[in-house]
Amino acid sequence: MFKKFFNRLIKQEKTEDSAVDKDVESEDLERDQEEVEDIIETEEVEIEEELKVDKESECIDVKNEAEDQIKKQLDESNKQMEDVSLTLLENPEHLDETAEAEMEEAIQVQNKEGEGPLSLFKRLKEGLSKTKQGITGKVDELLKSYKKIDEALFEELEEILITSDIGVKTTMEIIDGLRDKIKEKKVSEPEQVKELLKEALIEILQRLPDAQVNIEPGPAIVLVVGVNGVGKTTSIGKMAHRFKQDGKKVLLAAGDTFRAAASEQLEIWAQRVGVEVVKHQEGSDPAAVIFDAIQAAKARKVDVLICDTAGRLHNKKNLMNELGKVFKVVDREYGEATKEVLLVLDATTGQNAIQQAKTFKEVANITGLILTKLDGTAKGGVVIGISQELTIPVKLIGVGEKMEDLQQFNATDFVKALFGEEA
Ligand SMILES: Nc1nc2c(ncn2[C@@H]2O[C@H](COP(=O)(O)OP(=O)(O)OP(=O)(O)O)[C@@H](O)[C@H]2O)c(=O)[nH]1
Repeated sequence: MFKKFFNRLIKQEKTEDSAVDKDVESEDLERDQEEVEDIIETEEVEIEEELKVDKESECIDVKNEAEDQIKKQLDESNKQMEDVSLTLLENPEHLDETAEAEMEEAIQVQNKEGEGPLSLFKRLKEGLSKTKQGITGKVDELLKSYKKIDEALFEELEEILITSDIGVKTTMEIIDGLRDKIKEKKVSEPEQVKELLKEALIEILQRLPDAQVNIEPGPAIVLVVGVNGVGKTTSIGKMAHRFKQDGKKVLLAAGDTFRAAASEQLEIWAQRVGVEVVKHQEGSDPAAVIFDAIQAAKARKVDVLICDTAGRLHNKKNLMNELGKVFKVVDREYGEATKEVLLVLDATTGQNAIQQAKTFKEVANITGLILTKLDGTAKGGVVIGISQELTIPVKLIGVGEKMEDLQQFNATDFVKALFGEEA
């Protein structure tokens, strides 16, 4: 009995010992677990840190890449701008050296016998239709090569009009109108399309308001803007001649004070035409020249004051600054005058001329266009493209270097000349 009790006691002791052991064991385990957890936590923090650093550097990489791309695009567009500006601008130094020679040459041409309006039209016609690259040559060839009017013909015609600088939007409008007319009039011969095309062009050009240079009621001020070399000075001279012929008292203002010889060139024109010119030193403030010219125009009771302006188009801001100041002076000092702002564009420069017109339209309220050198280009479509895309009427066209070579724009005559027909 005692032995049984003793045995039970020993067993109980053993059980208690093992319980104590177990407690110790579990404490150890807990400690181990805590340690592991600590390690895991530290590693997690480290991994997170690493990930953060990775992400940051990834972000920096992406940012750098994006910045590089933007910079590249900016560089490209700046280069394009520069290219456009370079093609737009005549080299002033070269001009300075050759201006006198050019002027001499121009005067010699002018000294030849004057020509009447019909020969002016002839010159325009010759210019516009002189090569097979002109609209008329291409349209003729196209229509001859088709036996019937189909979709392929329309597509080729569309291409001719677009490549003749008529502009995509206007071309689409012309083609759609042609399709309707062909259906309506039941036209089946490709050759008849030419007549309908002419009608469509005239109709489009006639949509813009009256193309007269607005100088009534007097006094009037005509501000002439445009980049160097497009024919600004020549057009001012020709315009002065025109107005003088109409019995107007004309005064010129040499507002292009930046280009050396620009004032001299204008002065030569003034002498030829027999009008006076207000000029300052080279490099002086153009707005000051215009101010003085306005005072002179008032004092001398001038009917039309024609102002030359600087044609620098380095960037839009410069242009805005230069022209803005001149416009402010005009508005403040000559608010009572009828105002015209004419943009001169060289028709031979095609798409460049459209680009110039867009830039000038953004900085000035252009009221009309003078398209020069139409005697020397087969790309007359630019007249339609510019006037329609910018909704600015073409008021005058230059068809030569002589004093009389400035014509009032007339849509019907122009389209006839474009198609090589008689006026
Ligand atoms: N064939 C032809 N030549 C023209 C016409 N208009 C101007 N020119 C010539 O184009 C050249 C440039 O004309 P300018 O009047 O000097 O041009 P601009 O825009 O005043 O140039 P800057 O004085 O540099 O501002 C000259 O040789 C002119 O004779 C035109 O209608 N037809």
